[in-house]
Amino acid sequence: MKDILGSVLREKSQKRKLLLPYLTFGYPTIESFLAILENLNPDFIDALEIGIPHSDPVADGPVIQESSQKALALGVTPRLVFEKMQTLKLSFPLIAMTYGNIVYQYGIKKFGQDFKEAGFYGLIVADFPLEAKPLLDKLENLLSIILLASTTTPEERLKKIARESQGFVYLVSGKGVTGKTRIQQEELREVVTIIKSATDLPVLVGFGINSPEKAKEIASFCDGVIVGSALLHFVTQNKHHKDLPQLVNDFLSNFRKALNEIE
Ligand SMILES: O=P(O)(O)OC[C@@H](O)[C@@H](O)c1c[nH]c2ccccc12
Repeated sequence: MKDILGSVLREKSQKRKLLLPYLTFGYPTIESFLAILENLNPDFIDALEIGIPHSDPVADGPVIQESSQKALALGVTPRLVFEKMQTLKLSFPLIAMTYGNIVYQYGIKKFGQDFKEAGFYGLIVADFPLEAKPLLDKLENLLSIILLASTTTPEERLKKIARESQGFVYLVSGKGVTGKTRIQQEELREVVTIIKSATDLPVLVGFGINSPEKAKEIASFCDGVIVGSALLHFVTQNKHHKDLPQLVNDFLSNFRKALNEIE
């Protein structure tokens, strides 16, 4: 089994804390989304998580749900995501985030082949728990499957998730949907230690990381953070600005600076 994403991120995490922004494909518009991507400064980020919008995004909070609804209304389909992404040349690995039936409807193997070709290295299937991973067997050697763990996951299961995950281990900061801000730091720390006892993949924390300060606090005891809702909220506020791509870089550079302050 080749886990290229895992090797890339493990190596990067030896040099600095990882920053993984999340964006929904086609938000605020298809054109501005692509402009943001093409201008993203790779000095600030280590990979990018791209959401393929779904009409029933059960794991998503209001900010991400709204961005998905808007993107769907603009006619974004998984096929369009593939076609557009295929035309871009980006210097950081992409990770797709979506739901099981999107991958199924596309055809699992075809999804893996197309998205790999378009620059994707990893996949998060938000509604697939550990037990559903065998359903994605056909993706072997195409995309790394990233599994989610959380502070409410029992210890044995955490270790299993850690061993089965590829790319990195996505540690959800607490209960609830994306955008959540109440983080139990003590619990999180313990869970990071448990996960690390079972894998040498990087452990990244997501859900509720909404400021550079919080990113710094959390990343001080794990390998990095995922920032979704806060970034999309920022995009929404500035969606009519003609320098939106530059503003997004400024936003991310503040997170990068904070992360680089960690010893
Ligand atoms: O939005 P937040 O709180 O910054 O959390 C990241 C999250 O949005 C992103 O990783 C994500 C979007 N949708 C998901 C569904 C499942 C797991 C993760 C995600």
